[in-house]
Amino acid sequence: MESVLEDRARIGVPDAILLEDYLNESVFIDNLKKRYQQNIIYTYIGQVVISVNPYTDLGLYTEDCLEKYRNVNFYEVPPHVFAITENAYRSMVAETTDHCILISGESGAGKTEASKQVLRFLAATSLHRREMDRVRDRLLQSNPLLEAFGNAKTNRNDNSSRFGKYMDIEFNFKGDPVGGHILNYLLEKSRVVHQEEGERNFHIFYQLLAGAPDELLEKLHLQRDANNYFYLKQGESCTVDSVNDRADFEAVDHALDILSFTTEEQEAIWDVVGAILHLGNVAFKADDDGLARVKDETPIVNCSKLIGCDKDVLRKALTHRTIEARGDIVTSPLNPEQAVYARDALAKSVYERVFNWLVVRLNHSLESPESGRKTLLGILDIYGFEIFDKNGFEQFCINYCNEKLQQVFIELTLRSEQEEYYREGIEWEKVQYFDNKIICDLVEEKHKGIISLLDEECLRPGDATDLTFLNKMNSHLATHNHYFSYETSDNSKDEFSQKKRPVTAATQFKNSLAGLMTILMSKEPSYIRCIKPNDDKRSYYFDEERVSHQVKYLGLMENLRVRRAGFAYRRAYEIFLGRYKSVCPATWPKYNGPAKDGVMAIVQHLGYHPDDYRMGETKLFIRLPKTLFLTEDAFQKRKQELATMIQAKWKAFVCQRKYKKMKAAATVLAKHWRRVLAQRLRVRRKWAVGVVRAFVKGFITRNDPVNPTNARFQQLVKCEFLLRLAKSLPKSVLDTRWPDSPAPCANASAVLHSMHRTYLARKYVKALQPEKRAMFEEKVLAEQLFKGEGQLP
Ligand SMILES: Nc1ncnc2c1ncn2[C@@H]1O[C@H](COP(=O)(O)OP(=O)(O)OP(=O)(O)O)[C@@H](O)[C@H]1O
Repeated sequence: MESVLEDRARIGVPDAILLEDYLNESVFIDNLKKRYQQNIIYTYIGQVVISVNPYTDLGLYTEDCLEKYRNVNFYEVPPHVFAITENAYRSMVAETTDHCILISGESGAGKTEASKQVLRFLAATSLHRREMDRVRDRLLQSNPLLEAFGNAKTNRNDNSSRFGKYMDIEFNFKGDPVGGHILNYLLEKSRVVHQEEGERNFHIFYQLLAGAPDELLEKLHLQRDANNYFYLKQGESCTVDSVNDRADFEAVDHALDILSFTTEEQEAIWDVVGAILHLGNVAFKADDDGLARVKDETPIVNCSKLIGCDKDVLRKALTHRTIEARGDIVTSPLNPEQAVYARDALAKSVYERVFNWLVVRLNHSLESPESGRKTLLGILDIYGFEIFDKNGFEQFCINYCNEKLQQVFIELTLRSEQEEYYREGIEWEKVQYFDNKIICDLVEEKHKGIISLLDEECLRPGDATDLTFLNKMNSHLATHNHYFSYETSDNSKDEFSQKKRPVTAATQFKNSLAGLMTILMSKEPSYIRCIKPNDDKRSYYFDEERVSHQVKYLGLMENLRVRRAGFAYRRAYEIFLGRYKSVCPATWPKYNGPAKDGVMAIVQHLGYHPDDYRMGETKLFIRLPKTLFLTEDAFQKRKQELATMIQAKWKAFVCQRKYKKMKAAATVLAKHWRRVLAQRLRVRRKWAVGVVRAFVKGFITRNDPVNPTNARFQQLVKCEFLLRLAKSLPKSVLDTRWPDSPAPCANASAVLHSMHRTYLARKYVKALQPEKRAMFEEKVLAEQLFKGEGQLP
């Protein structure tokens, strides 16, 4: 962060806590805008990342960029989702605590893109070993698969997630990703049967029709044109420029293989997707009694073939209602409207089950084979908040979910920040903020909240409609400050009453959210707050009014005020001491005193200014990132020194070990060689004595003394080797024969040794293996000797 401070006049401040006028919302937004216009989409508030959707590829996620953010301090690099991910990852590994990254923002703000980059960054932390590559590929391939089945084009976003996703990535003690687990929340299944104007069904339907090979389509009795299918053409938007269904089908196909879906499983998936399309084409007409009759048998036949059920059973299931009452099964015929409802309910339910099964199956693929303690890093990409204009049940749930997330944000950052200062006995200026608990209570409070009222309404005898439900809410909630009534028509087929068992749907969702909140609360959170700069999906266009609205409901100004009034960093004394004890001689290498005193010693050793920190009951509080940054730098420097020391010790140890081994080997070799030499010498001497005797005998016999001044003789005598050999001969060989004549004796000795030299050379060259020659360095000697052959007398 410090590295980019000098540019602040041009590109604003990288962390909003550095803004002079930090209470002013327009200054805050202006900072975001300034940066956005310079293609800088990320800005911090402390450790919360604000991301403004650029709607264009700015080259922010290249491999180089990914490397740039690896193993670096959060404050050393410009703001980025990679930086916050690296920070969470490093804390997770260093402190072996579970973390989570919460990504929020309205639909189209860039949550899914951010979550993909977070996952990519984490998956790439592994070493490139085969097993790790397998895990990484599976983690990454889960995305295209879930997106195909769970995302759709909406008017706000061409690739909108229509389900909530929480993914835990599991790491082993070395920090390698070893597996993962996905939790999915409330799929917007109503989209299967109905889409708003300009919107599409889930991507997978279009992908199958556009990308499947002809044989597969034929097997599924499908035609390529999506306009042939009732469920795909209601939004009148079968093709979207920014979506390539054909290529995406291939990606899904590839993902299924990587995730080891069997051929049977893959076929079953396509059968069900095809069956839903056929089911949508089942139309009804009224017979004379006003009861439902199927207009055309073909879709029924095709659908029943694909789902493996008898066509008559399917037809009956769509046109009749079966009720079990006190052990009796009663079947009653439906009118065409009711049959359409039954058809749609079946399609939605089948699709939802396929989706849930996919997640279960994915989890099976992502299961870690490693046992032992794993640390978790969760990524939450929940559906984006949408302005409440559709009045749909799912829309209500999505917004309720976002309110709950805001609760977690308030709980974990704002309130806990204030409570922590209080608990730790730290003086600070209390900041007021809007607590949305009142909104959450309005929705979820037992017996009084909207969900309880909905459950009651659906359970009571008689027909429940939107209007009856609205009346109920009006009578119970009219005085609530945050309740606004709305208008509805008395329509018995409306959204709420369509939930045949709404008590389960709404309460189930409430319960699953409560479970999610528990998971999130048990982890160290990091935040990515996504902002949508405009409603037109336009790049380089920053609509200040739209941004201001989001800044407000995301509570960013409150977040900034709390952050600015407080401390940027806090850590339990034990953790801080554990990390930084090496920087201070008083705490290194051994320290047995209380952690707080140890931290105090470190702080004093590093020369913190008294205003820059506070010592709480159990934690150290550091006001500005700069101070922490300096501490981290000192630690990194010290780490280098320690690493050098360890390296030197290790190198010395390795060298010593090597030296000892060599010495032992040399001793063995020397012993061996001495024995070989001694043996050879014995043989040589024996041979030489024999030859000398024979030669001297012949020499004496011929009485042909060699002239000692002869040049060749001189040359031979000069040969050091011969001299040495001559010296090694037993004098007695010659002395006994020639006691008074040293010259002929020397001459005889020289001639004798020349002969011996030739013999030896030949013998060596023949006998010695090249490597042996090299080993004992005899090769050179032997070659020299061999070359000298022509000089023999
Ligand atoms: N960082 C980014 N860089 C480039 N384009 C982006 C980025 N973030 C988002 N976009 C563009 O904006 C579109 C919408 O983003 P995304 O799907 O992530 O929104 P979302 O918040 O997940 O929406 P929803 O809640 O509807 O799922 C993407 O399809 C992409 O085109």
